[in-house]
Amino acid sequence: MAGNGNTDGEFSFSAAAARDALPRITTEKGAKSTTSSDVCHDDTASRVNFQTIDQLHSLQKKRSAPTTPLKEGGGVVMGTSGPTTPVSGESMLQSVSASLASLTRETGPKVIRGDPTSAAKVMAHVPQTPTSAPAADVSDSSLKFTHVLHNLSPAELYEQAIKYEKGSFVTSTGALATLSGAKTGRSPKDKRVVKDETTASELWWGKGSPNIEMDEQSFLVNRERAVDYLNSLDKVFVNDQYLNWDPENRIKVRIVSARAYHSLFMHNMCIRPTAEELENFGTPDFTIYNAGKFPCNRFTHYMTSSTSVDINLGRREMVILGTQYAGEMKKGLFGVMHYLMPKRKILSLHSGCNMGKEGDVALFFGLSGTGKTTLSTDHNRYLIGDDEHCWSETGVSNIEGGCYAKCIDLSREKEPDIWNAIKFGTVLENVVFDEHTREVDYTDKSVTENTRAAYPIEYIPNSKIPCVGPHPKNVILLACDAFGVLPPVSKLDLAQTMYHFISGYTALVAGTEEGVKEPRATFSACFGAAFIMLHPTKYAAMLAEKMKAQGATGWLVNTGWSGGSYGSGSRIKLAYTRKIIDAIHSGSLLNATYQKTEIFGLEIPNEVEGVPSEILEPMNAWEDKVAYKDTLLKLAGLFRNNFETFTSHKIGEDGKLTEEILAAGPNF
Ligand SMILES: Nc1ncnc2c1ncn2[C@@H]1O[C@H](COP(=O)(O)OP(=O)(O)OP(=O)(O)O)[C@@H](O)[C@H]1O
Ligand SMILES: O=C([O-])CC(=O)C(=O)O
Ligand SMILES: [Ca+2]
Ligand SMILES: [Mn+2]
Repeated sequence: MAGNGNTDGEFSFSAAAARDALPRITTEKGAKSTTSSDVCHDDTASRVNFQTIDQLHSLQKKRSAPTTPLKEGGGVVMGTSGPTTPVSGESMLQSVSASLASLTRETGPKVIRGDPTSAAKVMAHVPQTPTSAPAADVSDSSLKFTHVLHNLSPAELYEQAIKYEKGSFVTSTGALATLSGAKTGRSPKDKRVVKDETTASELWWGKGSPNIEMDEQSFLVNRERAVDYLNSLDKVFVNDQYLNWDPENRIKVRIVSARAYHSLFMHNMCIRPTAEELENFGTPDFTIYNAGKFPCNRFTHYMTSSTSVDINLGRREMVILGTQYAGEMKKGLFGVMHYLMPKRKILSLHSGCNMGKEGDVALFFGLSGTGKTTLSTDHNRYLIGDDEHCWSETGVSNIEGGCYAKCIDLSREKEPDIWNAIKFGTVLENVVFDEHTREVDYTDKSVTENTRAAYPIEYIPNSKIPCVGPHPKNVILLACDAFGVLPPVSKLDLAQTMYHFISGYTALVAGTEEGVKEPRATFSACFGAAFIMLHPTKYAAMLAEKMKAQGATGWLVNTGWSGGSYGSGSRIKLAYTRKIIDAIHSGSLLNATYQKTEIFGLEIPNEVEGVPSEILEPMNAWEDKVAYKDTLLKLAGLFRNNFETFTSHKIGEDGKLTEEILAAGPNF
């Protein structure tokens, strides 16, 4: 119930009553007055545009063109309702209503913008009971009213978050600091994918696959649980947005969530529709029900904890229960793209992407924390995207509309563009700040190591909008090698590129996945096994074909340790890695002289401008050469073990390439 007078509800004073109660002292127009003209000029009376405090407040918020369609009859339902404009675009209402349907509830929630507490009057205008005879299965739940806050603006979402979500604060630079709750990283062990007749044969299942099966019935149980939870709330947030900047392969997504934090996160991370596009949005291609903190029922079949992230490709739906970590939504949709795009002969990539002034495009593959966001955000190049891309017949396109940067130890000097992007509109997850100044301490890991900023891509000054580009010239594989034995940079032939792409090696940096506290060696096929849906060799074959057709060069860049393993050596300076990347972009590295390393057979340059030559051959940087050799052999063994599962697979049509890839691994 609104306690606000500007909806002219029962408790508001009419303007006339207020005037009558306290008669105004008026000066008649044109009256002779000694004080009115020259000496004491009082101009307040003629400028006043309001007669009550409420009206004054209503002036503060200027009415804007709606981002939500205003259709049906006279358009605005409540012309006098002030700044929160209720809307009733019939088709959208029906579509949202269908999204929120459950066994216990089938009413269409009212779509409004802004804060529901100031729109109480609207409710009275909406018939809430069925016009025909009551259905037999009517329940209290079905009679309950839920406000749908549809595509709110960042400012409105800030207000919602600060008012209703504990742990929401505005930082000194204007970002919205939020807490994601108990989960501060993704929960891959709780991810389930519905195995039905189609997906049983199409998807990658079994050892090494991220797709843990569940059946349709269990999915529906979780779906109903999430939808009932969302309907039990006073309000839910609905985002209608797009994925993929390639207009021919754009996917419409709807995200239903309980928190303004989630809505703002997705506002930033997905592509934002224009008002016109939103008006004609229609039915989404894919819908997420994010019940966040509400757990799954552990007695539901297939559940192993109170968290469950479920994808149903047949129904084009995803359900999230028991985790509020927003990255689940982003990466869940990425998984969906890894299914939908290859069907269209488009390769989906866990990579960053940028473009030089000459139009040369580079892809940056790598697992979490290896430097995709950091290195694709480059002051001298156009940013196409930092994490998820498609490579089609015509070139590359970003899947997302925003970036999701790690913030731990973020510094203005080393990463100025990311630093400056943390401003109004940006969601800052799990950071610690001064309680008074609200200045963020990026070195503080009290909440988690995996602190993150989600901002719209246009917050990076040299972002390329629309986020598309021509075919890549360089394909850079990033590995954060905690063993410290991989060279800072090596040039790969096609077979080596494929070998390392399928291996997907890194030392997982703490925090992005639940339960990982220390870096450790890990292999993740296609540098993103957690997100792929098909067998890794399917993506590898497409990459090989595209790289070959475009004559792209592969590179392996170690953004991890040098001079010793984690603990004894140190992480390669970001400034050096940037110099290496510069040399790749400029083409100068292609013309360097190379030598081949033992065991891995990697081509390493003798010189890179701006990088001390002694670190280019990793052995030189180690004091203990025996320890180096032992560690190198140990890592080679891990590579070999990991690749065993792929040795029986053919990659693409070319039997010769498969042979070459198998031979491109470590030799010892
Ligand atoms: N030599 C280096 N090269 C790249 N990054 C480095 C280097 N040294 C330290 N870093 C730090 O490593 C982190 C790399 O994280 P980044 O956000 O770029 O990862 P990412 O690959 O985008 O991961 P995700 O897929 O999880 O978003 C940053 O915090 C960066 O400052
Ligand atoms: O998904 C996340 O939470 C962060 C991310 O980009 C990744 O892990 O690759
Ligand atoms: Ca990133
Ligand atoms: Mn990522």
